[in-house]
Amino acid sequence: MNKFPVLEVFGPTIQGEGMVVGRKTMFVRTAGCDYSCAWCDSAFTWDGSAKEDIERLTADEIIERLLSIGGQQFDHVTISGGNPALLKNLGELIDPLHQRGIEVALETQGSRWQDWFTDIDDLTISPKPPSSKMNTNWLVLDEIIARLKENGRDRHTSLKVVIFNEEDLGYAEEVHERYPDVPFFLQVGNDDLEENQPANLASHLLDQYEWLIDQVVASEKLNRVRVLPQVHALVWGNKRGV
Ligand SMILES: C[S@@+](CC[C@H](N)C(=O)[O-])C[C@H]1O[C@@H](n2cnc3c(N)ncnc32)[C@H](O)[C@@H]1O
Ligand SMILES: Nc1nc2[nH]cc(C(=O)O)c2c(=O)[nH]1
Ligand code: SF4
Ligand SMILES: [Mg+2]
Repeated sequence: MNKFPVLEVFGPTIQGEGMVVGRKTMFVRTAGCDYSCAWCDSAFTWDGSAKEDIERLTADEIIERLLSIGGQQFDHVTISGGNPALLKNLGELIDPLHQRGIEVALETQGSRWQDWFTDIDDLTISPKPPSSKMNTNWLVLDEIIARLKENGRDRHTSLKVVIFNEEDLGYAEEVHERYPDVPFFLQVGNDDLEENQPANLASHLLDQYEWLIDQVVASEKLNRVRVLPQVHALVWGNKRGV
């Protein structure tokens, strides 16, 4: 059995972002990322600050952990990171979850393909805008979207771009124009990762949400889209494990 680097198993909570926002779900957060986004809200997965907390667990051990924390109170698991698409053998976790009647969602940035992408029920691909300081490899992203389409995964796939400024909006327009058939989400960027009062953060993020709505409303290139905040950030602020 392969072992996977795991930093957090938590829930049940709600999916706070994107295509299945509000869905009751457990989370498994893997360690390690091939990016280092300037504003990453989960930098502890790759910046070394939590390296003592990384556990190497088999799929069976992850499922045991999910059941011991979540009991019978869940039927959906979201895998995030870090970039879980770095893990070649993740099918070893996805398949037994499905056998138990549990749906599986996954969050990744679209920098790597894995064959098990076609088994994910709710696959969110989140390419990174200029404010992240990362560069999109369009050929890789083209290939990922094409393969998902070839495999009839359209209804299980979405694109989600986080927006911090007008340049990011231009990038979001570019992504949506390139893949017009893929359900498209614009998400409010959280630029205050140090705020520890949830009410202060919520107030600020709602202002940012209003700004983002205004921008999208005014755009001719962003029509068949959805605009969302991170609901978990509105409710719990910058708290980890929620
Ligand atoms: C922490 S990432 C992990 C999965 C994968 N590495 C990715 O980026 O898609 C999960 C989601 O959080 C988003 N995210 C990260 N930092 C954020 C921030 N400061 N504000 C809003 N969304 C953020 C990412 O864009 C991604 O959609
Ligand atoms: N509630 C909740 N929803 C989320 N959606 C995406 C998350 C992530 O960090 O990938 C996340 C998270 O950490 N918590
Ligand atoms: S790709 Fe995701 S996990 Fe990696 S640095 Fe960017 S936001 Fe963080
Ligand atoms: Mg998060």
